[in-house]
Amino acid sequence: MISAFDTATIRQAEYDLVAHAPLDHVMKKAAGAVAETCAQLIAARDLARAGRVVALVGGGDNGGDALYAVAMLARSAIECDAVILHAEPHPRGCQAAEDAGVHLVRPDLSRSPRAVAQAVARTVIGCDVIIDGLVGTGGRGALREPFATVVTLVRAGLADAGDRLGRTRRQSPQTGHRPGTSERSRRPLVVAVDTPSGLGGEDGSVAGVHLPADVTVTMGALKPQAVLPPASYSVGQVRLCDLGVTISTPERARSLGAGDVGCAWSVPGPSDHKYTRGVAQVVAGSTEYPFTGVMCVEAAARTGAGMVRYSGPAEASLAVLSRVPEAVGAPGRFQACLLGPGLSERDDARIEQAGELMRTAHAANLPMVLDAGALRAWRRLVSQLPGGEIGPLAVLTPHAGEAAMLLTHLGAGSQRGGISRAEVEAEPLRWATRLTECTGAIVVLKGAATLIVAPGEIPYVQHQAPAWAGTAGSGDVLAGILVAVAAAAQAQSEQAGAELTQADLARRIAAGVWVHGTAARLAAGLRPDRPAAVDALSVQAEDVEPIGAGAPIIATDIIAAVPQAIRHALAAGPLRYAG
Ligand SMILES: NC(=O)C1=CN([C@@H]2O[C@H](COP(=O)(O)OP(=O)(O)OC[C@H]3O[C@@H](n4cnc5c(N)ncnc54)[C@H](OP(=O)(O)O)[C@@H]3O)[C@@H](O)[C@H]2O)[C@@H](O)CC1
Ligand SMILES: Nc1ncnc2c1ncn2[C@@H]1O[C@H](COP(=O)(O)OP(=O)(O)O)[C@@H](O)[C@H]1O
Ligand SMILES: [K+]
Repeated sequence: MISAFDTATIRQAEYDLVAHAPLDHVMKKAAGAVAETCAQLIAARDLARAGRVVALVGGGDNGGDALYAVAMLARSAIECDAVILHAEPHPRGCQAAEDAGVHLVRPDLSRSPRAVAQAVARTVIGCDVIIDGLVGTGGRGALREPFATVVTLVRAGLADAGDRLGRTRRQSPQTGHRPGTSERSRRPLVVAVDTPSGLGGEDGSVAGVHLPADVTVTMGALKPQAVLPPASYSVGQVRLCDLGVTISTPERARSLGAGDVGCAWSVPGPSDHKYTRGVAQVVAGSTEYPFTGVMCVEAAARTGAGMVRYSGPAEASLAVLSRVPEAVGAPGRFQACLLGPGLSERDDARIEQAGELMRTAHAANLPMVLDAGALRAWRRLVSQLPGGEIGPLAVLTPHAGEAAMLLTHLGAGSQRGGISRAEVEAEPLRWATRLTECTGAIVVLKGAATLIVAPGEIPYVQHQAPAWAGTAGSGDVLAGILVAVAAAAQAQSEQAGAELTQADLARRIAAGVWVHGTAARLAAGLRPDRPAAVDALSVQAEDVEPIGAGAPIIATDIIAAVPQAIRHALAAGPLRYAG
């Protein structure tokens, strides 16, 4: 499990640590992790020369970390510059850097932000690694000048370098030259100290310009921006430098890893049979989208449901049964239902069928997954329930556009005209939380990072899916996985004679989201574990996964890889024995 905590909590824990340690002892440890990371990245470039690092240094301890880091690197024969962008940089860090032979560049800070930024850009040209030590946890609000212009210019320079690299690659067929690993990674890499400068929002929101990192070396514990979108899209690979701080307050957000999923997953034992493994009922597909049901049903079956029942129009049923003959068309008992993928609001018969199943599930306190068409038909469906309440075991799976539509419909925003998709994308945690408060349901807000939020619970955020997973039908596959997970959870609770709680269901749903993302990774040819936050000193440079790694996939590829993803989770989970 990866846990992120509020920045103020982490800062307090660090202060307590620093207060009982020798002067700059903790800072040198943090700097050591940054230096180690830079050295690894340079080593991976396979250069004939020693490599060059440029530190961008602000006025606080974040700049102090960067200064000590370049001092360490310079002592191991790496060429280092430190650009001092504050009138009062960390004095002992500066001294250490100077003593180690770091070249201190001091732009005239009385000049215009552009002039200062140009001085920075000149220093950065041709370097291998940029250390971002402008602002860390002491940052307040959007970046001020000259940092904002410096960051803008450095970003533009990095983009240019990327373009030049692209041109070199395109030329290679004529020259017969194939760029090697070192050449492909010629663009300077950005290593953020603690957090990319400019990313301060505790809820993952991003205000103003920031410097995206390839690697973020974070101190003590993960800050919210390391895991919460959209900030988390700019942190690159996160490496945790364990300073030995202890934090006893609840996390801000959590991410399940393979081992957690293995623990949360229901596995059949000798006394199990199809009914105890969970029966999933799927209402999906319409004459407009006859094949949607195929995705949901096959995904649910491959996820391990004991049985999948399917209801849909005749042509859709035929499509489902010819692809998944194991599916059962007859109605009957179920432990969880999925309503909505490919459901047309104009299909009154199907909406009526969904409403009937919803009433059955609601009366029996069974989990139900509401996706796509069921979210669009919210008013018609939910108004039929006693008190108009969907209940705690409902799981809503909107993407940002559907969440905006639902929030607007529920009157959740303060502005006239409702909530837009862009607003949800800018502050997904805020709006997922709002949606969960308005409905009392578990909300799965889908995106590159998918949030799983339940009222009063610590949110889960799962980052496994590669961008290749954003393909038509991928959400239908997810819905199928989730209904199987929910059915298994309910069946297990029934066996144990206990009520399935919302918190337990939310955790299992997060596990289902992990399986979907991991199956997409496997289908795209990526290794199952996305390089994630780990011990700063044990990670290899090649673990940095570039954007666009892997290959295109289609939704059915994800379904095919589901068993392999589950196998991976179970192998990382506990060994289970009978008795
Ligand atoms: N504490 C510890 O025990 C440990 C801390 N450690 C490290 O220290 C970091 C925290 O250091 P910190 O508290 O000095 O704050 P920091 O992030 O350097 O920022 C302050 C500077 O930024 C400036 N500034 C602020 N907002 C700004 C803006 N919007 N735009 C522009 N500038 C802005 C602000 O300027 P001022 O407002 O004062 O003029 C001031 O100069 C932490 O992230 C970690 O790296 C580790 O070594 C482990 C032990
Ligand atoms: N950029 C991305 N990176 C990773 N996963 C993505 C990305 N974009 C979309 N996804 C995932 O793809 C799925 C798309 O679901 P949805 O929008 O409902 O598509 P559909 O309705 O076509 O099935 C979701 O699980 C979402 O999390
Ligand atoms: K920083």
